[in-house]
Amino acid sequence: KRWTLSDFDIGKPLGRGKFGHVYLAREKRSNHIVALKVLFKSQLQQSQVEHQLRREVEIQSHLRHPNILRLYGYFYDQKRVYLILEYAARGELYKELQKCKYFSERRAATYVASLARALIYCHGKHVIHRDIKPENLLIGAQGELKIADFGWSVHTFNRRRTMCGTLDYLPPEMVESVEHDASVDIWSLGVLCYEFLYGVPPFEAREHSDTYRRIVQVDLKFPPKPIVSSSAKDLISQMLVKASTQRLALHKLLEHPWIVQNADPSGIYRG
Ligand SMILES: O=C(Cc1cc(-c2ccc3c(-c4nc5ccccc5[nH]4)n[nH]c3c2)n[nH]1)Nc1cccc(F)c1
Repeated sequence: KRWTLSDFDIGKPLGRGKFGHVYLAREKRSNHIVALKVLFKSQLQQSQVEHQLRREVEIQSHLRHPNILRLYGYFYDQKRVYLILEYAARGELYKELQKCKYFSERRAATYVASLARALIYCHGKHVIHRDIKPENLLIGAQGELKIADFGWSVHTFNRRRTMCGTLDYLPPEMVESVEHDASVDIWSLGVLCYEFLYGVPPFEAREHSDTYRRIVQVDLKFPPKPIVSSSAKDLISQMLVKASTQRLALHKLLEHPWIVQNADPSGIYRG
């Protein structure tokens, strides 16, 4: 099936990025609502990301998981490339986190467990580093989390302070730029869990050089407020381990008491 722009009614902009915009759109025949991402070939060529885009499209179009945003297809015209992406009805997770300041332990555990399941699925297909910082997470109609993996490119509306080139989520081996494996995702998930519970990432600092140092030294501190259970701190401490082989394995994470006692098995936070 060759898609063209005339197959869609275009709606409001959903996000804006370096390589183009994302619009709400409806496929005319099926009335199916999607997110249509428009990338400008000129900018892709300038930044030599065509090969990366092809790889991303290849990866994303084969991933099928409730917590990974679907790529339904793509098409192009003279000047643009269009990605037909799943529409996440409740929008961007980081806006929700900014609004609530931090999440309850049940909400955080539910999100962390569903991300762990998505990462187990990805690693099973030899796909790693899904770039799981809050900016890359969307919320579906039932409240479920979706990894949207903007990885290589875009930022959506009103960037977060640590948005551009954030180091916060990188594990030591990536900051020290040695080769990385699937265990980088466990580190990033630990950083994300900490930020869900405290509202800030664990190694945040004013200067990149300070964040860098705090990461490589694993300078992990738990503030007195908000009050967080020792079980949650225990899980985070088992994920933010410098030696990548010593990090808690994702399937072990799903058996951790804090996850078992707090995560909703459906991966849906019902409040
Ligand atoms: O570019 C992205 C990731 C991506 C997803 C999105 C994106 C942005 C926003 C939304 C939304 C959405 N729903 C909203 C509801 C309320 C407010 C805002 C919303 N945004 N749904 N789906 C989206 C998808 N932008 N960029 N993936 C990608 C890139 C290259 C190749 C490839 F195969 C995939």
